[in-house]
Amino acid sequence: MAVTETLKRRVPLDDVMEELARAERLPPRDEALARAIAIVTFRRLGTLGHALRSRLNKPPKDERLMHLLAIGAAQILFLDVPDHAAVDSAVALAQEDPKLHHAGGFINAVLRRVAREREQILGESDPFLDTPTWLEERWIAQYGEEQATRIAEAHRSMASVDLTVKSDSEAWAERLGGVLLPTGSIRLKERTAIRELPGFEEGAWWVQDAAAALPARLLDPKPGERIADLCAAPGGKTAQLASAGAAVLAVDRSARRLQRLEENLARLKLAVETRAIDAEKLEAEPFDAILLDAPCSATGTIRRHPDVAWTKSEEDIRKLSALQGRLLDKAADLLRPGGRLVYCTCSLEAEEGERQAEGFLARHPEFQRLPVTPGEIGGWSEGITPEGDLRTLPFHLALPEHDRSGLDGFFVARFVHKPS
Ligand SMILES: C[S@@+](CC[C@H](N)C(=O)[O-])C[C@H]1O[C@@H](n2cnc3c(N)ncnc32)[C@H](O)[C@@H]1O
Repeated sequence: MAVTETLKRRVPLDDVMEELARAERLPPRDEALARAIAIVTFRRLGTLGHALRSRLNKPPKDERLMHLLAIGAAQILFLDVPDHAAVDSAVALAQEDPKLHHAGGFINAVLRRVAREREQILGESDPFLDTPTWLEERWIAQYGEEQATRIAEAHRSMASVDLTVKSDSEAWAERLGGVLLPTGSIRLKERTAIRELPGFEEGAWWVQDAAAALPARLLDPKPGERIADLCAAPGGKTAQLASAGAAVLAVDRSARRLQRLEENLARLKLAVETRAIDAEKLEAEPFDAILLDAPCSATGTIRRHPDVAWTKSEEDIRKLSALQGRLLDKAADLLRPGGRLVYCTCSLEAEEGERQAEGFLARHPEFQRLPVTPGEIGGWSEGITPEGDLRTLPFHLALPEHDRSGLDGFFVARFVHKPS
């Protein structure tokens, strides 16, 4: 079961789904349904657990049985699946498992009760129910109660699909029936098969969250500049740098992910040099500019990957922030005097954002901050901090169409090496 595997191994749901689809040779339709069920189960895991536990005299000790109930309840409460189909599929899954095959009657009774009490369960509206306590506490400490509540609320909705285009964004927005956001990305109005949209085959655009498109824009790449993208795969930001005409070296520790970058850039007809190596060990001539999109806890992407909330820990944040500091120091070494550095993470955690920027400037007096101005991002100022960094939050960029609002949580800081 993908939910149990993801939680047990603390790995991304996407990886588990990929393995499962391959092992069980799932047809694409079944895989898409299984993925949608797993995603909504993670998105509402707290609500589901609370609803189930409060309806059971003695919650079962076997966690797989609890997960089976959660998956069934998620379909009944949050997906367009008929109640009887959700109950039948949960009972059928239990019957395939030698340890659970006696539980059919129990599953049937619990899920039918969930279906009967749907309105009451959905009326329980505390958004923090779907946020693990350690994250709730962190966000309240960092952002205050009101903003933390809005973050948790935003995580209950699916993220929109945004595209970055090589050029002619207005014309493409019209052709694709999307909205041109102030920051320059196109937001699709409907969820659709991406590969069938006009422009996919010819490589005119790529999928990239509106916030994820900002760091490369803020690096302001110029034709012919030598730019290193130190944590590059799968290549959304590399594509922006290359399409601006820069000579890009795309570095990533993972050869498998770098291969995906190469495939993505081939579709976009963009050429870059690639190197599968730990960026800490990279030896190269000094660069004009560097983009460091460092590995992080990814808590800014919980709308897209709700499993992140339940698989990451304080320990991950501690380890990742140490790595981010080392990568920042390495980036400083690789820049020419006068060179620019953009550091970013898709994390909501200060240790991976604001604290990194402070620490970097304290360790490297030869650098100064190059503050972000609204004019560089289409006049959008909501995310700019008093220090001149960018801190986007999942509830920012509210649009009149509520279900199309929001963007990933990112931190972006820009530095320049003071010319000697
Ligand atoms: C946040 S993702 C990058 C996303 C990418 N910049 C994009 O826009 O598509 C972080 C990447 O860093 C890579 N990575 C992690 N540690 C690394 C290291 N020490 N050196 C180089 N790459 C590393 C991971 O393999 C992963 O692909």
